[in-house]
Amino acid sequence: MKVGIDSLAYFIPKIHLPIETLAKARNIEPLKLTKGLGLQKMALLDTFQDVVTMAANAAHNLLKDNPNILPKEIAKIYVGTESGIDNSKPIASYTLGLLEQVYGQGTFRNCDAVDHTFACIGAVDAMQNAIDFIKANPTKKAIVIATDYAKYDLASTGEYTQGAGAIALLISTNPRMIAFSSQTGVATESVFDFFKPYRTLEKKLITGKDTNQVWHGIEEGEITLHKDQPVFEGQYSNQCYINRITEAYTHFKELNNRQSEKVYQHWKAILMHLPYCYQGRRTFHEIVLLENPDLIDITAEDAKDQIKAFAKSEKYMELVKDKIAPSEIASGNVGNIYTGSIFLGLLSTLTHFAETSENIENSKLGFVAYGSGSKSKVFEGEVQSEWLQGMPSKSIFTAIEESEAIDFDTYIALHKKERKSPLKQACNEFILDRIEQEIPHLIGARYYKFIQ
Ligand SMILES: CC(=O)CC(=O)SCCNC(=O)CCNC(=O)[C@H](O)C(C)(C)COP(=O)(O)OP(=O)(O)OC[C@H]1O[C@@H](n2cnc3c(N)ncnc32)[C@H](O)[C@@H]1OP(=O)(O)O
Repeated sequence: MKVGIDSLAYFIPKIHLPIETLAKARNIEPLKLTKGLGLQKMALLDTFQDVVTMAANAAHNLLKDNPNILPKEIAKIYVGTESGIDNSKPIASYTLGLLEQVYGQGTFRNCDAVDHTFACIGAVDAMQNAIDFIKANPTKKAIVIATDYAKYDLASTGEYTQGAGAIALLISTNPRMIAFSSQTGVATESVFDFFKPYRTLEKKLITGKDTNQVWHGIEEGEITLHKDQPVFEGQYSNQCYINRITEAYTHFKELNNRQSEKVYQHWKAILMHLPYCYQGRRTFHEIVLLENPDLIDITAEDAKDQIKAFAKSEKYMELVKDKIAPSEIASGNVGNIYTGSIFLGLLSTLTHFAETSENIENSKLGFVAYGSGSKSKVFEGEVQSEWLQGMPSKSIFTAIEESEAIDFDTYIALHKKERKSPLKQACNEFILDRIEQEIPHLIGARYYKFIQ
């Protein structure tokens, strides 16, 4: 039985900071960001948007593109995120409530809703759990949503890799787009490469405020109580990424009895977690070298230089152009969307092949997922004959073109949550209306509405 992605939709904010504006303000050589890391724009949330509005808008777009699907057919709404806004009420529950504002109260009453969190790989976990469920219940359908706001400290090395967006997938049997069949290679190690610890402080340190009344973005003097931004070590996180993806790739080959094959050569396109545009191309050469040990003498004193030279070689660049570059187009213009990045890469790749009218039916796609903390999963999907019919009605490339640039001061005001008035008018989308601050038993409750 074939199970996988039947349809795919997305939501990205309508504003961005051009990367050259950031480079200038931070005194960074612009070419490092554009040519070295592949960055062009960072998508940013407007004042009325958050991870819930993005999730609900992506799911709503998915349902609008598939008017034949009724809410009662959706058995699961599984969300992957690492930007949770509540330690108890999941984004999936908020999203379900928002969809009911449009489809009617109680229309999703028998739908199971839950969040999955494991840094950037949470949406892959959510998708695989949904696939397992559909295999056991072939007449049902599930919606999987990846929603994240990648926000880093100002002037940190992560600042230029920020971004925001959500991807929604319809999972079913006989999918029109991608069928997943092979076993998944996995590699996990508990490390601290990138994480978001709770930083609730001792009550006695916080004058005049009850720590129970702490929610995102609220600061007391110099003490930040709960930050959206991670604690991370950039170069170490890269090393963890490389270690995990090579281990998971090896495991994938073992599980599928494909040790004698250079598996990646069978992949038409490679979809990797892209925490910034060029992370895939700057790491996948390690897998190529794993498959081609004769290319480098790893016992040589200059082994590191040989690896670096291979990563810049014409031969490797051909592979990048052919198999990885299509996934980078959207990433460079949206930025990191954590759990959604690998699926944004998939959408970018499919949009590219749709625009170039390339026949990719029956092609194999290689998925190389990563989540800090840390886990990688490697698996394969096959493009189905009706894949074009599952694509979003509006091209992601058009949405990127339409996004408006903002200036540096506006970016800073948004980052510090000092800006109160919206930059763009909401239209046909869910917005955050208000966060309750007065009624004691509802403090922190977030209220949303749909704007026509
Ligand atoms: C966070 C997640 O989502 C989970 C993960 O995947 S963890 C793995 C990734 N980690 C992160 O994204 C953490 C946040 N990001 C960071 O800390 C940093 O942005 C980073 C570690 C990703 C990059 O660090 P950095 O110090 O800014 O850049 P650096 O690694 O030196 O690379 C700069 C590149 O630009 C190139 N470059 C520099 N100046 C250049 C110029 N003038 N022209 C062209 N290229 C230039 C450099 O040569 C280098 O490329 P190569 O290594 O391929 O040659």
